[in-house]
Amino acid sequence: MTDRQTGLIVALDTRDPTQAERWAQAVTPHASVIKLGLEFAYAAGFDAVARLAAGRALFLDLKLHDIPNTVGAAVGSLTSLKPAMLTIHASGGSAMVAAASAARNDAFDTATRPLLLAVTVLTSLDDAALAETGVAGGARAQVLRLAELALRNGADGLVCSAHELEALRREFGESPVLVTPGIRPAGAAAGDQKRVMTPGEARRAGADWIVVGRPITGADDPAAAAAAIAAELTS
Ligand SMILES: O=C(O)c1cc(=O)[nH]c(=O)n1[C@@H]1O[C@H](COP(=O)(O)O)[C@@H](O)[C@H]1O
Repeated sequence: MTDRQTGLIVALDTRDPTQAERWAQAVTPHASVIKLGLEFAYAAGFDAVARLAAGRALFLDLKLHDIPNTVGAAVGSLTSLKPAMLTIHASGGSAMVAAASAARNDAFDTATRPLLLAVTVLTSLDDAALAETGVAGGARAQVLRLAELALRNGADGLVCSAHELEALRREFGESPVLVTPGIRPAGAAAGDQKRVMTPGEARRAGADWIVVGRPITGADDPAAAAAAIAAELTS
């Protein structure tokens, strides 16, 4: 059991800026960060991302994964959005993570520098699905391997499932920012998520942040759903 403060990030996964704004307002008292990702950015565009992010802390989840030069340049292209957090895929390799980190350090002022988070193994993959990609040995071993690579090359934190949190804390201590999607309140549908845990379990296992989308945005009352999850994080 830790005395860690675990924050709630709400994933506003929609193509519709009006819907995203409605959800953002509903969850504002309970979530300190909103996450906008590929669905929203591709459909609504980056001007809409900027409008929604104004006055809010933004987790810009673009999961960059390309050659180092391209990823570095892409990170440098995101300054006007003033994100608080950015994602890249750790599986892009050491040089790619290092390029992202260098570009983040060069392009952003110290005061507005976003956290660079490296996605390890997607929470939608179980060991069998991961093995299909050629990675044997299971998700936990691969998360630890990619975590070492990412942290050594300048990432501030990791996106992982809550199942790997205790192993990551044992290996890398308290300083990496650990962000866990694949969170489901007890009884909620897992959907396409495979490595899931409840908000309370993730907090106790060492999460700094949990990411929750559909259990909030798909609820009849998103504000109440967010409030219940926030309460579980502090109980
Ligand atoms: O980087 C992420 O945020 C992410 C990584 C990961 O391994 N798994 C994962 O689900 N996510 C994101 O977290 C959110 C989870 O949404 P729900 O499954 O609806 O709660 C989605 O926006 C995903 O894109």
